[in-house]
Amino acid sequence: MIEFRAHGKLFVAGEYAVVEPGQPSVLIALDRAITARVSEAHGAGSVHSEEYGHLPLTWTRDEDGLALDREHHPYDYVMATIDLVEKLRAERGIAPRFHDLRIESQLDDASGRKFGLGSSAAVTVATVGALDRFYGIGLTQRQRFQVALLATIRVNPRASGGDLAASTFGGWLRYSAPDRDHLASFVDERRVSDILTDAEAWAGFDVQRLPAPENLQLLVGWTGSPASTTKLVGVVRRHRNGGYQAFLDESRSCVDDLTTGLQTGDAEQTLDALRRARVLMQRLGDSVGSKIETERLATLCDVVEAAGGAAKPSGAGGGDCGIALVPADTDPAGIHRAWEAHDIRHLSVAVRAPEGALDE
Ligand SMILES: Nc1ncnc2c1ncn2[C@@H]1O[C@H](COP(=O)(O)OP(=O)(O)O)[C@@H](O)[C@H]1O
Ligand SMILES: C[C@@](O)(CCOP(=O)(O)OP(=O)(O)O)CC(=O)O
Repeated sequence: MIEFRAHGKLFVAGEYAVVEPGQPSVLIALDRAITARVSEAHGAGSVHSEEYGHLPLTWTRDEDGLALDREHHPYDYVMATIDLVEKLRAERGIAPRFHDLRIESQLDDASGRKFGLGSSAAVTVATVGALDRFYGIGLTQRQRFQVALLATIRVNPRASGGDLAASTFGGWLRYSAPDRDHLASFVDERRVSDILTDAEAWAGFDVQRLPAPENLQLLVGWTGSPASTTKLVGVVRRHRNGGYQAFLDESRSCVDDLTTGLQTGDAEQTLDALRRARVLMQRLGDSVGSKIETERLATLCDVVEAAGGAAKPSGAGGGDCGIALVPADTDPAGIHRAWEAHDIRHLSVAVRAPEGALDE
């Protein structure tokens, strides 16, 4: 039995801007994960997950590649990943086998509701990692990220891949994305191995480790299920106008200040950058007429501000999580009580340690 764990994430800053190639963001990986377990199968492959109810996904091969039962299940991240790894396996001359993949998630609550902690990314990264080991392909950490991103853009070409980076590399990260429209234009035509080593195809992609702030503690609140991220990203795209470049410039400057604050251990600069990132998201929401910072997210943030910290919606907003940094000596109990009084659930999560050194 081969097992691979991939962790959830939260955005700290740079949301929406990060969908543009080369625009920086900051993310953290969390200590909650999705585990993929893979074992040899015969005659057909299958995928088991609570996400799919009681029926596993089943697949075989035909002359065109994978043949899957699309009628009964949505074509999703896991199948896109299996499909892409199959291509890579064939390119490397590795003999085909069937496998049963079992997926277990800590990123939903007991009733299966998503917290918005990056389950699609974690399931993709976990599947790449498990299948890489199953077939003995020998991908590097960076290549696992690349394969996960190529699989993801087949399902959601808008996704920045920041969540995949956090899930793959762990810790605190500064991330900027490659041009996914460019990658998508040839992902089905070119050899996966060639795409992985084509530096020009990945222009804009960058990932750097950042130190965790020692003098600040992280708090996370969950405000309930979100509006669709894809829809919100679509709304912002449609409203790209004169103000959009200014938004990108301000977002970059804010992420740069956050980066410096973290690198120099300057708590005030870090908190100030987080507050600016909140304002940027509020203004973006106002300019496109969409509620990125919902009333409950606003309350979540205001409670933290009143306690001397800084907070903002994390990710696309419209619901889901808010992320807060407060001075290390703050007693979080008061903040948690105030959140609960407004139906905001405090999530006990911590940052996942970096997954080794970043390779080239
Ligand atoms: N436990 C799981 N097993 C299989 N697929 C999963 C699982 N969790 C999430 N996914 C995939 O990710 C999708 C959810 O992605 P999304 O709505 O973006 O949530 P998140 O914000 O947590 O990433 C699901 O529709 C499914 O395709
Ligand atoms: C708007 C974004 O920059 C951030 C969205 O972050 P979320 O954490 O809301 O994402 P999902 O896990 O897909 O729901 C879009 C992106 O980076 O792809």
